[in-house]
Parts: sequence; C-alpha cells; structure tokens
Amino acid sequence: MSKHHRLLVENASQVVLVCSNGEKYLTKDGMKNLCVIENGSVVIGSDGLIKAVGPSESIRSQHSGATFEKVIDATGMCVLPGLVDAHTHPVWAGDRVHEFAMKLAGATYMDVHRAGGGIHFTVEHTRAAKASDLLASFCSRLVRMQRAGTTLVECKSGYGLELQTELKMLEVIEAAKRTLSINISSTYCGAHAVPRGKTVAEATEDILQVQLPRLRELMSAGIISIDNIDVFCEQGVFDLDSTRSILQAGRDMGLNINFHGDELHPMNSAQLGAELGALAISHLEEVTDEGIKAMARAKTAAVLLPTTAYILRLPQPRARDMLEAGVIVALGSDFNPNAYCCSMPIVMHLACVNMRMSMPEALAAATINAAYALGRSHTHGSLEVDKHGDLLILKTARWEHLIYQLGGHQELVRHVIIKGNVIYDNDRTVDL
Ligand SMILES: N=CN[C@@H](CCC(=O)O)C(=O)O
Ligand SMILES: [Zn+2]
Repeated sequence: MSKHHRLLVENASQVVLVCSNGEKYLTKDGMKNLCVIENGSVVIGSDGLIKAVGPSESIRSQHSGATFEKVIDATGMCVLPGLVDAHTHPVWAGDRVHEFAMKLAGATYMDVHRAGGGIHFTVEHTRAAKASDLLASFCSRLVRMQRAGTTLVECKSGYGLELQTELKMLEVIEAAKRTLSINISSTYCGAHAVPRGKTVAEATEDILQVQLPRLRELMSAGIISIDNIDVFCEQGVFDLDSTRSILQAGRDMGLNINFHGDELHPMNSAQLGAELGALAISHLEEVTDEGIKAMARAKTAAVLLPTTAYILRLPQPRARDMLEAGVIVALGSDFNPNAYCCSMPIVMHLACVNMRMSMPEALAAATINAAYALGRSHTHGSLEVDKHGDLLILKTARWEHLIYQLGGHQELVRHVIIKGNVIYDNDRTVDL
C-alpha cells in the first residue's frame, strides 16, 4: 500500500487496544481480559484516525510502500489509548486550600458548604473573575491533565448558578476547545448548588425558564455546543423532583443526562437516572442494591470518583458490587477545588487499592467505559481502526506500571498523541 500517513508507532513491547470488536463499553469479564498485542505497531492517517494496529511484522509488510510524516520507534515501550476523564469541574477562580485544612481538622463537606464555603466560595470568586483569567487557569489545568495522559475530558460549568456566569464558563470551555488539542465534552451544571438567597423551587424555575432557554438559543445559533446536563441531586441541594424536571428539560434539548447522585445520602438518584435514560451518574457512594440493578438494566454508566471518597473520607463506592451486577463502571478525577487531582493514573491507582478494582478493570473504566459515559465510545476509548489516533507511549515494557507506580506518570509518560500529533514529548530518562 503506497500511501502517506501522519504517524507510525512501531515495535512497541505492548499495544493495549483495550477492546477490538467495536464494543461500546465493557462489563464483567470483558473488563478483566483486555486486548493486548505483544510487539505491536499503530498507523495513524493524515485525517488523525487509526488506519491499522497489529503485530509489528504484519503492519510492516502491509505498509512497505507507505510514507509517514513521523515514525516513533517504541522498542521497550508500550502504547495505550489516551485516557478519558469522565468527570471534572476545571473552570474556576479561587483555590480552597484553607478548606482542605478545615476538613483535615474534622469538618465534613456539608459543614463547609453550609458555612458558606465549598461551592459557594468558588461561585463568589468565579462570578468576579474575568473570562480571560478563567481561560488561562483552565488551559493550564488541561495541559497538566494531558501530561498525565488524558486525551478526552468532561468539563462542567456550575460555579455561576446564574445565567451570566454559567454562560461565561461555557464560553471559556468553547474557547479552550479552539486553543488546545485535548478533546472536551462540555456539561451544563447550573444546578450544582442552590444559589444564596434562593429556594430550591426558585433556583429550579430560573434554570427552566431563564438559563436553559437561552442556552438552547445559543446552541441553535451554533455559538455554543453543550453535550451533557448535570444536577447535584443531594439532600440540602436539589431534591429528586427538581432534579427530574431539570434533567428532563435538558434531555428535551438533546443533551445527554449525566449527573451527580447518591453521593452523601441514598437519594434513589440511580433509579431516577435509569428511568430517564441517563447516560451516566457520578459518585454513587450511597447507591442502594435497587439502584445498582436499575443502572445495570438501563446501561447507565457509573462514573466512580476515587479522589472524592479519599479526600472527604467517605465510604468507598461499591465498585465490586456494581461490577458483579454488570454495571458499566467508568472513572473520573472529579478535578475541582475540593479534589485537586489532574491525574487519571493516580485515580486508577486509588480505584484499585481503595475500591478493589483490578488493573485491567481500572484501565477499561478510564478508557472505553469513560468514553461511553460521554457518548464518545464510537470514536474514543480504544485503539481500533477508524477511531481517533489518541494514545500514550510509556517508557516501560508493561502497561501496568502506569497504575502501579503511584504518581510515577510524570516520568513514565514519554509521548501523548492526539489525532496522530505529538502534543507532549517527555524525553527525560527514567530509571525504573
Ligand atoms: N459534589 C458536588 N460537586 C463536586 C464538588 C464541587 C466542589 O466542591 O466545588 C464533586 O463532584 O465532588
Ligand atoms: Zn462533581
């Protein structure tokens, strides 16, 4: 085949495809046995899509007449799909390091929230911030995520709680899409908290009558693109009825339902999400057995967030029960001013140690299943022909080192590649 391609990555010790039969998600045994090619190569075409992946010898013979813009010799290294972070709150001003100290001293998340801190503190600072400052800090956070291997990330609004600031955040997310190569799934989360001075009913009314109609107009005009709708369904925040009406209104606008549920109290959020056809529900530390069954039946992904339970010293989400019930388990960093973690490799490590997932299960949850939670698993989340050429090259012959070496990704990640373009090249040598 004499053709010109963007990139050839050849002779990798391992190429972890994750799956190879067009699966849109993995469950149960499918998550335990990932597809791995020993001594493999990957070809990415000029359109940024994967053209071939397989054993090095057969790729070499199939492409004997082809030319490549770039060739990477991955001898002694391994190749994985770019990681997918299915839950982040990365657009904000004002850090909350002082609250971390309060929490270490024993305050709970809701103690801080009720005292006017937490989300309210961030809302105050984000409302006051200039869009250009929000964009600059957001982009530097995205760059940190990219360096840790994330190539597709969900990004929420939700620190405005009124139209003007929610829009400012969504526009900042749009601007970042134009600035950086990382793939972004954008989420409207105007129901992240009840704004000060409003009741739940008033906040819900404002979202339904003011915020969503304006977003619909801007979406129709092609000025903004939003993928998902989110609500923080929790005692003292949005109850089940208000959550239902907001999610339904978002769904009617064509948004995917992807919301916070059953985090601090069992709210029957999982059952609600399953009934509404939610693509994903996050947190689920307090999900019930009925909720787990409902999510498995509805194919609603559970986005588990190991950093939240770790930082807030909450009970761990019941990952094993969900996996055994056949729920589509995905992972997210939950990056936000409460859980300041940009690293999916650390998230996978915590999922393995604290939630008792195996390393293959954690990788499936941070690739194909996280892509499913964002409605992107037809294009992302595995190394298969016609999917985006988004991948990581690690300076180690076995992929499990990415999870095993806690915080070691800074040395281990050699290249991060998006659509066949090298967006991060870390040539520091590493002593394993
Ligand atoms: N639980 C609600 N939202 C975030 C926290 C946001 C914040 O504290 O600023 C979460 O997913 O953990
Ligand atoms: Zn969240």
